[in-house]
Amino acid sequence: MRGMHPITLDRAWPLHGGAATRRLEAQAIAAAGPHVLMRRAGLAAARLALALAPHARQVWIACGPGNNGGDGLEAAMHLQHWGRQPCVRWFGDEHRLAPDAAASLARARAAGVPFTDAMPELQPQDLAIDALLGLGSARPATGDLAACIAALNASAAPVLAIDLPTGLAADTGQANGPAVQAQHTLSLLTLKPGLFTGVGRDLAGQVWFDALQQCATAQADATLAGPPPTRTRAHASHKGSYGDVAVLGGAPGMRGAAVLAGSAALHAGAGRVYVAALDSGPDLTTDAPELMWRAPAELALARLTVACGCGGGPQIAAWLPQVLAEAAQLVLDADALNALAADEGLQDRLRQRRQPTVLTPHPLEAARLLGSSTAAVQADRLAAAQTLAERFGAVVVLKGSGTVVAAPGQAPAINPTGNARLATAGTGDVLAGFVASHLAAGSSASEAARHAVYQHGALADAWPAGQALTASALARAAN
Ligand SMILES: NC(=O)C1=CN([C@@H]2O[C@H](COP(=O)(O)OP(=O)(O)OC[C@H]3O[C@@H](n4cnc5c(N)ncnc54)[C@H](O)[C@@H]3O)[C@@H](O)[C@H]2O)[C@@H](O)CC1
Ligand SMILES: Nc1ncnc2c1ncn2[C@@H]1O[C@H](COP(=O)(O)OP(=O)(O)O)[C@@H](O)[C@H]1O
Ligand SMILES: [K+]
Repeated sequence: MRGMHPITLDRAWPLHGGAATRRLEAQAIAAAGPHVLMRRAGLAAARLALALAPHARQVWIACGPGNNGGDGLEAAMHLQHWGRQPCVRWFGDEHRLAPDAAASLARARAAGVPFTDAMPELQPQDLAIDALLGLGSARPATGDLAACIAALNASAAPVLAIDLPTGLAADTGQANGPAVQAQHTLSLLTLKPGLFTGVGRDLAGQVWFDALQQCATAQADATLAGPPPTRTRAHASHKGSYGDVAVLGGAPGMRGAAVLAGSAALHAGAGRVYVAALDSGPDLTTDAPELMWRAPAELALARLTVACGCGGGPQIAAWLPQVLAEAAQLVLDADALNALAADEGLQDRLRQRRQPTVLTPHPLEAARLLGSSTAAVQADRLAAAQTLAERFGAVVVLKGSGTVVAAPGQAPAINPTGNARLATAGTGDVLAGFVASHLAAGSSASEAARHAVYQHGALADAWPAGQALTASALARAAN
């Protein structure tokens, strides 16, 4: 792919972590010669800067001590040539500069780019460029560097980060210290997974990509998921064509969770939906009379796609041996995951299952399953999801910003849709219902998970601004 592109949601994108990017960089430099990539990188950044801030009076460029700083110096040189007013804050040491960055420093100086330690007073139409650290960010920034990050974040002008927002880990989407919060990020050579999960989406803003005229030959470490294919219904189909879903959950005080999952499965297209509540009280009156209420023992598990755990409470544990053994297809959520985490015997039964199975933990549930902490899960969401998938031989959906879908033996996918409006009670139950409906309609476990997660997030992204996003409305909005 040539040229620069905004990352759009209409297709899938391959993602490469730091190690794969370094290998590609070495191959590209061996083929193209020294300094060629940095020149391309700087030119791409300068072009994007002009496009983003066509009326900028000033462009302030914060350049770090390595090659990321070299990219910024190249960009400054172009902007100076084009009659703009770049101004560089440079953190390097001339005696310890890598050859490429040294060449760019010489070019920027020759072009007459001004260097200063003071940050100019930027206006909203101006631009700040973060060329402090990229792939080589090795430890939390301190001192003047940390102060510069704070100044970028406080700037009235938008910030364009080159390659990565400084402080964001390319592989994991975590920031262990001060980090730049950019409005735009131009990812170079490859797209890095960390831009799209964890705190990546908050720090990177709109992501742009320039492959610097290289084809990524290395196998991708992960994929940014694309949209599900449009589902058309054959005229000669009937409700049996779209599968039967049963929701097993809804312990006393939590029946709403089972109704949400059932309503979501129904609205997402399942042919028939049963709700089997663990609370033996009267059927909950809902605005979905299509839901068929059953006692849990009445469910013919071997013929059903079962969404298990939604509001299940501790009572769900007693049902898990049978569900794990018999359910034709299975989504395990919430209390079912907590019960699994607490019982190694159940974990063995999960490993023994041969039927399609999807686990949908949020980070705390994933931590319980892994015997670790939420912080450890969030520190490397891709690895946590992949570990769970391999350990249990199931598809795993690790929820949160940049939901990760992992399957045994496959590179994980990061979901690009969704936003913090989903941070409201019950949206996880809705997701479990969506996954179950995709499974019931015949998708494989990993397709069902990827497509349901994309759909769930896309609904939130399209949600009207003045309208409350509640879980029940989200379930009804499925199509
Ligand atoms: N070599 C090339 O031709 C190309 C390099 N590229 C750019 O080069 C970047 C990678 O360059 P580098 O490997 O030099 O890495 P960086 O420029 O990201 O940073 C490395 C330097 O920063 C220092 N450093 C790391 N963490 C620090 C901290 N917290 N406080 C203070 N100093 C710290 C390191 O000691 C080292 O000197 C990419 O992200 C990309 O922007 C791309 O333009 C592609 C082409
Ligand atoms: N900040 C966010 N950005 C994107 N998605 C989010 C965010 N917060 C929550 N979500 C999504 O909302 C859903 C919440 O699920 P969960 O935590 O299980 O909630 P509940 O148990 O209340 O249903 C998940 O799909 C999660 O990915
Ligand atoms: K940067």
